[in-house]
Amino acid sequence: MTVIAVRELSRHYRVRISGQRRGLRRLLRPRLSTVPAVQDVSFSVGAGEIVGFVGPNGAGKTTVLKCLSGVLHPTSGAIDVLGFTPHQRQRDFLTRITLVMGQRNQLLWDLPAWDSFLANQAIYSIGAADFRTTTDELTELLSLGSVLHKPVRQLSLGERARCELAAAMLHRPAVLFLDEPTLGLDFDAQDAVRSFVRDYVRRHAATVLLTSHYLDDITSLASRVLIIGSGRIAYDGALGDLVGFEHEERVLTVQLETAEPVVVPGMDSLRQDGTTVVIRASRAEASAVAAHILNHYPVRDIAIAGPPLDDVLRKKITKAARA
Ligand SMILES: Nc1ncnc2c1ncn2[C@@H]1O[C@H](COP(=O)(O)OP(=O)(O)OP(=O)(O)O)[C@@H](O)[C@H]1O
Repeated sequence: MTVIAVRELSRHYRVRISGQRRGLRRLLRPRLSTVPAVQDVSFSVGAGEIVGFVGPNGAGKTTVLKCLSGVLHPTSGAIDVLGFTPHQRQRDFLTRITLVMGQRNQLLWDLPAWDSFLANQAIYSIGAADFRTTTDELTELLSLGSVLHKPVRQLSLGERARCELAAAMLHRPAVLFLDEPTLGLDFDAQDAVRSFVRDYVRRHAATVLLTSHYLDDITSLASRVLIIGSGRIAYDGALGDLVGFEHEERVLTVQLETAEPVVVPGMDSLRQDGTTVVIRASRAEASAVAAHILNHYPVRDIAIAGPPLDDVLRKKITKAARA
């Protein structure tokens, strides 16, 4: 079932042209230019999918997420999320989605996060029993415990981020727009946020569109990626396929029984350290190289892997930025 459908979405911003002569006339009628932040973007996302939305700075990711969550009106194009038109901001729509922005602070600074939770309970009209069940679940998934009852200003960045995430999830949204949810967090806090998203999606069959410059977020959560460059979609497909067709290279790691020197004709990339041999070969060559080694050397173990997914994604994003 399609949960998010975006058709030919464009969003332009009007910005004041700087460097003009001063004067009352210019102040009252400034010269404006149009910045095309997002152009002709089309994609759809099915129920229960976690889609990584990546691209260089300024590519248009946040603009798309703001259009999808109804914060911004599209300049043109059509968006359907759960059967709603987001910018109409109907209550039934707002109670089924959430937009989490890594740098946003919705918690009241001088009060414990719990007080902000109670405010959200009232805003979203969450019944007492549901509120108790959900806060218990979020406390467990995000290890909130005692953190919830300290004033927010006393919390560490990571503790605050986990509370922010919980506050944004109290109404149990079916669709999550996550804009850099791990921004500025240490490794443990990043892990906590990732496993939270994974568990939440598993428990509630939620749909997630996730932006992050931490590619670990994408590779550990998403099975599909959308790459955007200069406001246009440059790639939409399975994360695994990026490796398949983009990168021919394979890495063969061989463990030998004895440390005898290995020679594979034509393979200059071969590196050997005692009984461990590592060879980089094209996908086409990989099986012939493996066969040669198995036929000529005492092999204890052999593994063939593609290049690290992070490398692939990084190169693809850089390419999108140049396009
Ligand atoms: N309110 C605004 N007024 C004018 N231009 C804007 C506004 N918001 C964003 N832009 C411009 O629109 C383009 C896309 O910005 P956007 O924030 O969507 O990119 P992004 O992919 O989320 O970037 P980042 O990875 O740096 O967060 C950029 O050129 C940005 O400068």
